[in-house]
Amino acid sequence: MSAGFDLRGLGVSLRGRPVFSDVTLSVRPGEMVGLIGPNGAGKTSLMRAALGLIPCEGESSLAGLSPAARAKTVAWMPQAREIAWPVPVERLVALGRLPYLPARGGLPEADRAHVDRALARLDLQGLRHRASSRLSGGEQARALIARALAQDTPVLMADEPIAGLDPAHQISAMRIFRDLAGEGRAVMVSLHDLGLAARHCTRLILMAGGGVMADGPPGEVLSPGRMARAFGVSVWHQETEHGPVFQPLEVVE
Ligand SMILES: Nc1ncnc2c1ncn2[C@@H]1O[C@H](COP(=O)(O)OP(=O)(O)OP(=O)(O)O)[C@@H](O)[C@H]1O
Repeated sequence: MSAGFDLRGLGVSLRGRPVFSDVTLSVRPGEMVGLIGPNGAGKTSLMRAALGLIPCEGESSLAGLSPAARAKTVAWMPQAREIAWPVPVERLVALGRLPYLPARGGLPEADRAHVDRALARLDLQGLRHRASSRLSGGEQARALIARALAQDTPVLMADEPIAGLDPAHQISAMRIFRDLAGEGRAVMVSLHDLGLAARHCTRLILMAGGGVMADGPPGEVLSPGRMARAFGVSVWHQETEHGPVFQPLEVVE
């Protein structure tokens, strides 16, 4: 598996307005990175720029890859996830194998095994023949995570992948992302749930004020002063026998 990805001096302006500038960071295999920050801080823009999907200043090791190489290097789950076509769930998940398939013919046995594993991991076997457009919002989100897993890439980037999932599926999805990192992949997910970020990420990158405000272990990044400056909230944070518990409390002036 390749070695994560690197961003150097990355900056994005949209319609002439700078969103963020001068972001330099590397994400290594084994890291489960939570990208956090208030609405509009530039989390989506950072990931899209890193992938080469929008114009930007600076360099990204992913953006320079050919489309074919990039599809085998990074699985991308965008925030918008309406599934308009009524394809069966298993076919939607099988689309994750597209970068590996010959131009003609069906799905080879080995690729089918990837699809079956992804369906099982996301608890979707019972829905595999259902039309994807007839899933609930949370089920669609799980099907799209399964598609990204089937792609079996060394890097995974996901924009708010657990938004709209129920608590059990949020926790399972975070565990899956963490396990994928544990297998040696580089994982970056944007999140608004700071409690889940604190519990499941090995590293947090906090975007605010036009750049990266903090980057490090969750316990350091989620300091009360920084949470007040970045999000305008007071917080409660405790290391417990169940792991870190982090809860935003009140809006502060
Ligand atoms: N197509 C666009 N044209 C102009 N401005 C845009 C465009 N897309 C996003 N923006 C602006 O860029 C800024 C960053 O947006 P971005 O979606 O990257 O933030 P975010 O941190 O992902 O936000 P959220 O948490 O709300 O999803 C925002 O101020 C947004 O209004």
